[in-house]
Amino acid sequence: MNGQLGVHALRFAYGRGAQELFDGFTHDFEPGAVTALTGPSGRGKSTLLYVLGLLLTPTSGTVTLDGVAVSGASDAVRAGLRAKRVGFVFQDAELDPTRRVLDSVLEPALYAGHRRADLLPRATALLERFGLAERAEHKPGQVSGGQAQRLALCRALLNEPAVILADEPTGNVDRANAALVLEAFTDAAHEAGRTVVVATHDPFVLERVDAVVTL
Ligand SMILES: Nc1ncnc2c1ncn2[C@@H]1O[C@H](COP(=O)(O)OP(=O)(O)OP(=O)(O)O)[C@@H](O)[C@H]1O
Repeated sequence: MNGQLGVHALRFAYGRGAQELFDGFTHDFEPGAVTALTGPSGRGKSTLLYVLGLLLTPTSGTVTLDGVAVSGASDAVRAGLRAKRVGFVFQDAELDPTRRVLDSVLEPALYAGHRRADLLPRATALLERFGLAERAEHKPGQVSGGQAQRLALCRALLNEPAVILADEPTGNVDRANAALVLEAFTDAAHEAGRTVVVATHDPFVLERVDAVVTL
């Protein structure tokens, strides 16, 4: 259950005739470490996060979770693994505009089967930690881009996933908040032993992570 995430001989194309990405990329992302994915725009950093998060299926090659090949599993099995084991911090996190910030934060963990009453104290503490406590009753349409990104982080952390996948998590936030976000990932990896993979161009992040993988 430790969240060791591997890719082996990975290739992916968005469709017939589309550019093939990854050229047989093989890597193990270790629990307890924050790994940055970097490289020129268009190499497939975001796509790799989707593949690692079992949202996209490799054209060839495998994704393993704790040594078990999971990329070829049924939709239902992959959906279950995503809900229980993976936390996504994505830029285009589709936040329901009709739902309050607090409910957005609770949603993935409720979906994964936790009880609202058990989650509330930690959800409130996370919103506080990331400066969103005053926004708890707002709708996502009423928060800034940086706040939405921190909201996505709270959503991911609440569920205590074995694996955290983040796409440019400091892209929209100022230095102070970038430090806060990075600290959250570092704690998740070093203290809770989670596997954290962050796609980023941000030198501030690249200089501070445990490992850097260049695509
Ligand atoms: N939904 C999609 N359908 C078809 N092609 C796509 C899709 N998403 C991305 N691509 C293409 O796949 C390639 C990899 O895109 P991706 O967004 O993963 O790169 P990236 O390294 O994350 O780039 P950036 O640093 O600009 O975010 C690009 O050529 C892109 O145009």
